[in-house]
Amino acid sequence: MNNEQKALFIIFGGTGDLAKRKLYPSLFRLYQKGYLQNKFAVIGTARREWSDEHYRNVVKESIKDLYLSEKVADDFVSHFYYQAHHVSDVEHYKTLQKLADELDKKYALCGNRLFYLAMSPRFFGEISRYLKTENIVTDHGYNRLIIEKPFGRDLASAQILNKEIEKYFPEESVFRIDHYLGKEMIQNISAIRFGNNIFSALWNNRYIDNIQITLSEALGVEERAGYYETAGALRDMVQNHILQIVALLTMNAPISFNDVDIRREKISALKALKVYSTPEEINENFVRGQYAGLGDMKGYREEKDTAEDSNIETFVAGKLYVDNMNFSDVPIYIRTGKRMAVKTTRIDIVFKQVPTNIFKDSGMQANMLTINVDPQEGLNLRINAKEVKPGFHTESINLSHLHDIETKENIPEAYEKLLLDALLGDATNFTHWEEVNYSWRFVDAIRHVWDLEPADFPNYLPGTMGPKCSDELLAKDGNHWEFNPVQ
Ligand SMILES: NC(=O)C1=CN([C@@H]2O[C@H](COP(=O)(O)OP(=O)(O)OC[C@H]3O[C@@H](n4cnc5c(N)ncnc54)[C@H](OP(=O)(O)O)[C@@H]3O)[C@@H](O)[C@H]2O)C=CC1
Ligand SMILES: O=C1O[C@H](COP(=O)(O)O)[C@@H](O)[C@H](O)[C@H]1O
Repeated sequence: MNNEQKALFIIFGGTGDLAKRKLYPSLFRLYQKGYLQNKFAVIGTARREWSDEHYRNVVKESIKDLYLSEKVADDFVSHFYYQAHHVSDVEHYKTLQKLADELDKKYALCGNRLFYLAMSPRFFGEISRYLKTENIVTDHGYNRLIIEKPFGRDLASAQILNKEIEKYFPEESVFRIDHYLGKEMIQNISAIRFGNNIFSALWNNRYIDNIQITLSEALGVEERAGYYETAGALRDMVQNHILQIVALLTMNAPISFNDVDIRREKISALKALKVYSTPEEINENFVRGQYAGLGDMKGYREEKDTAEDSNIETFVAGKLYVDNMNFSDVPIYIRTGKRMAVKTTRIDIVFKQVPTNIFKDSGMQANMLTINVDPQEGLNLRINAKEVKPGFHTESINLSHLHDIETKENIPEAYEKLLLDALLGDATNFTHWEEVNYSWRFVDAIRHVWDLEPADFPNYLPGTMGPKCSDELLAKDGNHWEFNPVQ
């Protein structure tokens, strides 16, 4: 079957970190798999005055671990063109338009264009406008705008940005990237929930006791402190990745598995998020942390480009509720942070205990379904069974499936999957504006209170699972974090 796609990619921020680390390698994998063959071209733009030759060398360097044949790599990079460009200079868009039209003819691209905005969100509105007014969007073929996070820094700024973009690109042409939606096991949530009667029957407040979502990172802020100082963990991870996972876990079954039906259900789930309104409610349900230094490891406040009295959180834990028919009263505990003990993304669904323990056995544990997203990918179901010993005692055993190394190696990287979806026009794994809207509404309430109340930072050491208040949050409810690698 010929899967070849025809398109021109214009990457704004073509010299940047994201382009080099994620976008070029992903485009190369699509080339190796035949989704991109002869009928594609890429224009990279940024302010730096690079030649095509230099740009092609940069792209080739970014894929050096992926190719075996120089010829294949050279053929691939021959499709890349560079255009020095300042986003506010209208003349540059005129040159860009000429180049885009030339390449369209040269490669027979049928007017299909993907505009990837891999740069600061403050430029998104302006770029969208010029793309339209300078006729870089075509009137034949498709025009899709791929936008990186963060989409605004609060609800008000996101609304302004959205209004600006929607003047030039209709919602169905806007592909808001959340790379967690490209992860294999995050996409697997729907298959697990809606493809198995044993789970779909139990996936509600009658059987689920609580849900725990952990996105922990071992690294600190690295080179991105400048951005992080304006964001913090709440905006950087909760507003997007975590709330997207919450939506996938708590939405009602879509009527069919397509982008419109799925996103409709996700929007409803996010709309049903209980928004905390008072400072008391927020302090009762959300806690924050900032990492201290230890040995050679700098504390957050000592990192380059951070303020020495920074009030920015590098850790968040919280309890939230989705007030719909199936999930009201199920606490959903979330946590994320930098410089924690391990890099792990996992979801634990903790089921209620059986109504009576007829075995009078104190060792019975609640059933738990764990969805391992990263670094392991797979599932684990904890059940109780008879212990293989004389007498009758129960023990917890694990039914486990982990993708083997070969399968794991063949799983496409998140950006590769999402770029292919964008090429195919499938918006299922991109965030709809209404999802962004409800996510900010929830996050803004917390941010507002935290911005008014300085925290007692730093309050956790590198290599831990965050500050003590995170454990206390669950202990108040008689619960504990099921995943605890530092016991
Ligand atoms: N890097 C990552 O891992 C992730 C990044 N993101 C998001 O992706 C976007 C890009 O991030 P990242 O690649 O890290 O950022 P970088 O700072 O590395 O890149 C920014 C790019 O924008 C260009 N640029 C800056 N100002 C202008 C201007 N006035 N006119 C034209 N070009 C300009 C820069 O090139 P030049 O200096 O040559 O002009 C550069 O190519 C951001 O929105 C970020 O939040 C999201 C998730 C992860
Ligand atoms: O979006 C972001 O995600 C990364 C973590 O992504 P992962 O795929 O490695 O889990 C995080 O480090 C970064 O701060 C944030 O902007």
